[in-house]
Amino acid sequence: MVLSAVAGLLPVMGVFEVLVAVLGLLVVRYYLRTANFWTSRGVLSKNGVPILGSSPSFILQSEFRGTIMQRFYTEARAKGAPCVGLFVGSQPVLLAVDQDLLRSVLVKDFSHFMDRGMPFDRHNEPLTANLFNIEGQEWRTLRHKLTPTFTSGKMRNMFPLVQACADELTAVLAAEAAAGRPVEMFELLARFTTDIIGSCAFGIQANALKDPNSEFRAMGKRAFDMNILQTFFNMVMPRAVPYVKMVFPVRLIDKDVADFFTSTFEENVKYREKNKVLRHDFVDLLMQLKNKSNADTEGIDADILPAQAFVFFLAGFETSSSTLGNVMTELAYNQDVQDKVRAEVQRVLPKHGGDISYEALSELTYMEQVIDETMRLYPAASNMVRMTNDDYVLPTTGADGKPAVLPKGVKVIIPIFAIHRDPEFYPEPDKFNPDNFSEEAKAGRPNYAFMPFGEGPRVCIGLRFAMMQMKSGLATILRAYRVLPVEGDKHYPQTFEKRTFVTKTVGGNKVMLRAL
Ligand code: HEM
Repeated sequence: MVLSAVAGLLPVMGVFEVLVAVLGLLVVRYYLRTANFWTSRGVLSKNGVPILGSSPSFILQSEFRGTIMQRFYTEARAKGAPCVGLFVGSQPVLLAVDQDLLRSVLVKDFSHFMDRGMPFDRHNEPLTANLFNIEGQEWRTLRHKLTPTFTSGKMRNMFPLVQACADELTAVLAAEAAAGRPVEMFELLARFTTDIIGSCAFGIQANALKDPNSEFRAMGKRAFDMNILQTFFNMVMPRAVPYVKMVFPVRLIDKDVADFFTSTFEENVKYREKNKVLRHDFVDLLMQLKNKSNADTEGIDADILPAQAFVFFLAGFETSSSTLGNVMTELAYNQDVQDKVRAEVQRVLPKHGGDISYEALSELTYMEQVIDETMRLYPAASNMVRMTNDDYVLPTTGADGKPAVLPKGVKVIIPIFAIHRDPEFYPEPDKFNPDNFSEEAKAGRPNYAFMPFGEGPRVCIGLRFAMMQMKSGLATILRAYRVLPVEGDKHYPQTFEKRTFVTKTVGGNKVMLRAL
């Protein structure tokens, strides 16, 4: 009907005028659909501009997403509003602000907010059917099965594999320090965590530390580099993916990257099955779950096993290396903190025969404060997402005087970066100060003032593993090297890259290493 109306107009109006008219109609339709979406629900609203939404820079990726949400958050806090209604493109999204609402979304009413609304295609791209993306009961069941993979006992068993990579790191650091030039710690530590997760989740020697151009490192980088279309689908229109896929052969993960990770995992499983190899790593644990499915219903379908190893890799290596890189920068510019954390390492290790052992790491409590403070200032996920899986009653009153209802399918943004820099929780929010994580300081803050790993039943499953690998890397560096700023480097205080999925700082993390 619309098409015939447009065709009917052509004889009287030119093509250009018709296009302008159609665009005008789209804008009017947008306004009618969105103008009252939030105000009718009694929610502070920031509708922004048609098509681009509340913050064009969010869609256009022309500003760090953490600071975009920080502005909305700060305004809402000043007005005492529990949340802000936004639009990303033409999609309504709710920014959760106050602590009660955060608790409701993340924990208390979790059953209404189980999903993230990420695109996945189990049939054609099984790697996307991973724990991070999948939804509803399927997620619940998988999470239940995978949780025992991350107990502290399992971490202890895996620790020798982590430490073997730390020994490699020692050798590379020696060469870098001897060269006497600035060391790009983010890149070096990404090679370190690639080796660790390559070893633990894929059972291979990724050799990224030995060879910066190793295939595993190259594929790891590619897995993160989404093209413009992939970014658009992930961020703006995840629900459109199944329909677009019916017409165009778009992929969420490039085929060669997906084939590489799938075949690496499957070949390793085959080898272990044939040779009865046991390494106490994620591969072993995933294989046990697969084997269980032969005998009973407690296992995981074999076709989505590589997806779980893949997500451990994807969620685990860059988050940890960017955090560690930022620890390095902060320690370079805060020598007093560096002295204190090194003194702790030098006090604790001799109690464990001089070795960096799993038990020694658990005693490095000040180091943990340093890591926590770094994750406060530079959370790997600047914003986190949940999505309503049914109608949800908000803490606001609608225009009709009744409690406002958030319909199914609306995303809720948890502004981690903004919360972590809220002056009400952290008096000098932009200053690096590990004392923010003394027992006393922690006890004085509300529960949802610090969530680098998320919160609630969908919290990061790998947080123990992350802390283990980060502490092992830090202890390895600090016991042998003093970390110093690079003379003339203008990147401190650090600012943020605009387009990256995991938070990254501009200019990387260059420091000088001086052997002790
Ligand atoms: C410093 C390191 C890390 C940080 C900061 C981090 C942060 C996060 C965050 C913020 C989430 C979302 C949580 C939520 O929505 O509540 C998450 C989820 C997840 N993380 Fe991590 N992560 C790290 C390391 C790891 C590691 C090492 C692994 C695996 C070995 C891992 C595996 C996952 C998985 C599978 C999920 C999805 C969990 C689910 O949906 O059930 N992460 N992570």
